[in-house]
Amino acid sequence: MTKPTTDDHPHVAVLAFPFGTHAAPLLSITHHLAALSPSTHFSFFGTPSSNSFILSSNTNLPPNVKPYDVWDGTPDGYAYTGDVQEEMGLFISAAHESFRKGVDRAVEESGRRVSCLMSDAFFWFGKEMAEEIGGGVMWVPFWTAGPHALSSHLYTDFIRESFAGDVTQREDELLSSIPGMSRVRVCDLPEGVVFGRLDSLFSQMLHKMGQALPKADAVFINSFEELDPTFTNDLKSKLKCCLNIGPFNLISPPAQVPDTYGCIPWLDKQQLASVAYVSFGSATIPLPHELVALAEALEDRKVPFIWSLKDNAKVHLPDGFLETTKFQGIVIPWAPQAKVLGHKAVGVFITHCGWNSLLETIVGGVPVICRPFYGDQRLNARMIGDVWKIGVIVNGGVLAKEAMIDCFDKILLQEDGKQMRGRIKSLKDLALAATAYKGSSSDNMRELSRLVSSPCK
Ligand SMILES: O=c1ccn([C@@H]2O[C@H](COP(=O)(O)OP(=O)(O)O[C@H]3O[C@H](CO)[C@@H](O)[C@H](O)[C@H]3O)[C@@H](O)[C@H]2O)c(=O)[nH]1
Repeated sequence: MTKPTTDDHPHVAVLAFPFGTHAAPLLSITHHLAALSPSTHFSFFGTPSSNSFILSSNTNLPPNVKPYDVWDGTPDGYAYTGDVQEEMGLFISAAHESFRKGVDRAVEESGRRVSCLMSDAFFWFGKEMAEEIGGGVMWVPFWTAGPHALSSHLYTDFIRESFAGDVTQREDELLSSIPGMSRVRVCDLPEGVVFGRLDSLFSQMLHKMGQALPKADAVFINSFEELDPTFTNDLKSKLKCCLNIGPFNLISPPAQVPDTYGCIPWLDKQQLASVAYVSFGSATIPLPHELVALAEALEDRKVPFIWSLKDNAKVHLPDGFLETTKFQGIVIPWAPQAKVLGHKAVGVFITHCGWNSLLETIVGGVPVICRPFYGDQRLNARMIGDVWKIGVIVNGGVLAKEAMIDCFDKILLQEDGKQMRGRIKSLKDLALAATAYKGSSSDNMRELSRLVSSPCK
């Protein structure tokens, strides 16, 4: 049981999802909100491994943010094998209990009862947990991906009813009846909405999340209203309060990733908009034959490149590739991505279309080649290729040499690339306006700060 206290100063319990790029943006937002409201106390809960990763580059947290490790759901003596699906399953099953214990500890230590639960939107039990704690605690979830992906989860029951039966026969049908989705096909949806294993723990979590979010006091998103007003208006009609506060990397840049491998000085020596930057996010490595196809296409077209690739995947590159291209490009395990994409020498980004990468490329003004893998990534790719028209989706869904060469030519050499750069510049201008002092995202951030820092009722 949470001990009631007499101290009515606000205390925000922040619950992070410890996989993929979820916890890092939530910590950045916590940091920003804590600086805006020094009298509010923030307890940040994550698993030991996630916390140690994100805290290593966030060493200057304000004094009103205190991190706490919570149980990751693994049984005693569990042998970690790197099977993320299994670890995620164990974590999800234990999450409610783990966080509840963590919150009780933070209340005990700080002497402040919790006034607000600010959680990753994945935690469908947020409202229930707020009610368990009692005293009018607010639940304010954070959706880390884009508004269209959120929409697909809010409309899951409707989509399931509309596409009941053998969905494989209908995967090219458009989702025209959902606001903003007229260019989106059934096959672009995240797994677990209408295809894939609907009974998996992860799919069930997302389904319950879609049903729970309309009950949240407010939902905030790392996006900006002007990116797609149709989604903005529709989400506002479905949620009690929907606050777009991004692109967050413009409002409060995340902790700087050090330029350990000298990417920026290397880029300084390259020609304007000539370099390909390759990264598939924090967790995905394409299949070996795709890595080979991409390497051969880069070499064939002599495109200068920076490739963020984990050391253990380098063995899949073609024999001699690293040696023959040592003056053409660099292959490194981790890049200061946002900075790289902001450099004028970068002309194209080959990406899995994770939401953070997408926002960073808009801010950098760099057109993309999309090779989506799972979750929201196909949806993001569809928006990029067919709606915003700021990039191309790889033909057939996998990296192939000739198709990659065509994409490089189109973006780096032809008129198409110029037009994409023009369109991405317009989006960047909208993002800059949204995050300017009087812009929509700045207003929403002030509203979020006011909300989470409200005293206990
Ligand atoms: O060498 C690198 C590679 C990546 N990054 C950073 O890592 C983040 C990657 O984030 P994202 O593009 O969102 O990809 P994932 O890590 O794969 O993110 C997960 O979480 C996202 C937000 O919910 C979803 O959109 C994705 O589909 C999901 O895979 C970005 O901020 C990058 O700047 C670096 O700094 N250096």
